[in-house]
Amino acid sequence: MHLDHAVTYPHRHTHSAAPRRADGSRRALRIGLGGPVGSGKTATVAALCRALRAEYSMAVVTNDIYTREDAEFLLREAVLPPERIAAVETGACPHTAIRDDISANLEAVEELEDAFREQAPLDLVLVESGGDNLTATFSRGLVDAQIFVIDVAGGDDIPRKGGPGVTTADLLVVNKTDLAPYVGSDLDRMARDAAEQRAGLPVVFQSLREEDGVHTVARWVRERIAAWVAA
Ligand SMILES: Nc1nc2c(ncn2[C@@H]2O[C@H](COP(=O)(O)OP(=O)(O)OP(=O)(O)O)[C@@H](O)[C@H]2O)c(=O)[nH]1
Repeated sequence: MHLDHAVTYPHRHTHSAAPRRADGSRRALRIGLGGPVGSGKTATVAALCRALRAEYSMAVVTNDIYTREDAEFLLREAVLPPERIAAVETGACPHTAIRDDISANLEAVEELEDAFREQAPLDLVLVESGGDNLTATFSRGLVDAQIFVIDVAGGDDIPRKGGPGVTTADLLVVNKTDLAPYVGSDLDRMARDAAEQRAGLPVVFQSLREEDGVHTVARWVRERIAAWVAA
C-alpha cells in the first residue's frame, strides 16, 4: 500500500446542492466514483459497502449504459440489502448522466433518501458512474465529493496525462497495485506524476486483492462523513 500524502484531506469544494432538506433534516453525504472502464469502480464500491455498512446507513446508485450489470453484481455479492441499491440506465455517454443531465441520478438518490427517511436516514450514498474517459467528472449538483479510480494496468502514464478526473477529483485511487509487476507499471513514477498534477490533493494506491485493501479509502470516506455531519 502506498499513500503519497499524509492523511490530510483538504475540504476545498462548495456544495451546490443544499445539505438540508426543506424540513431541516440533513441529507446523506453523496460521493461519486468515476474512472475508465474496468478500473475497479464496482469492486471499490463493493469493498466500501462491506467496510462501512455496519457503521452507517448507506445506499448505492449505479450507472450503466444499457444494462444493470453493476447493480446486479452488487446484489449478487449481497454487499447491501437490495432495497439499498438502485440502477440508472444512462442510455448514452456515461458522463452525460453524471455531469450534464443529472436528473435521473438525482431522482434515484432522492428516492433512496426518502425510502429510508423514517426508518434509518441515510448517512452516505455512493454514486458509481459508468466507465468513461479521463475527462468524466461529476456535477457538484449531484455529489458532494468525488473519487476517481484508475488502475495500474491502464498504463503508468495516465497520471501524467492529467485530465479533470485525475487532476481535480477529491481523491484519486490508483487500483490493482498487485498487477504492477506483471504489466511493468512503475508505481513511484505514477505517484510522482499524480502529486505533480494534483497540487496537494490526496492519492491512494490500493489492491483489492489484499485483505481489507480498501481501508485507506474507507478511512477517507469516514473523515468526509464526520466533516459533513459537523458542518
Ligand atoms: N488484480 C486486481 N483485479 C481487480 C482489482 N480491483 C478490481 N479488479 C478486477 O478488475 C475487473 C474490473 O473491475 P470492476 O470493479 O468491474 O471495474 P469497473 O471500473 O466497475 O468497470 P466498469 O463498470 O465496466 O467500468 C474485475 O474483474 C475485478 O475483479 C485489484 O485491485 N486487483
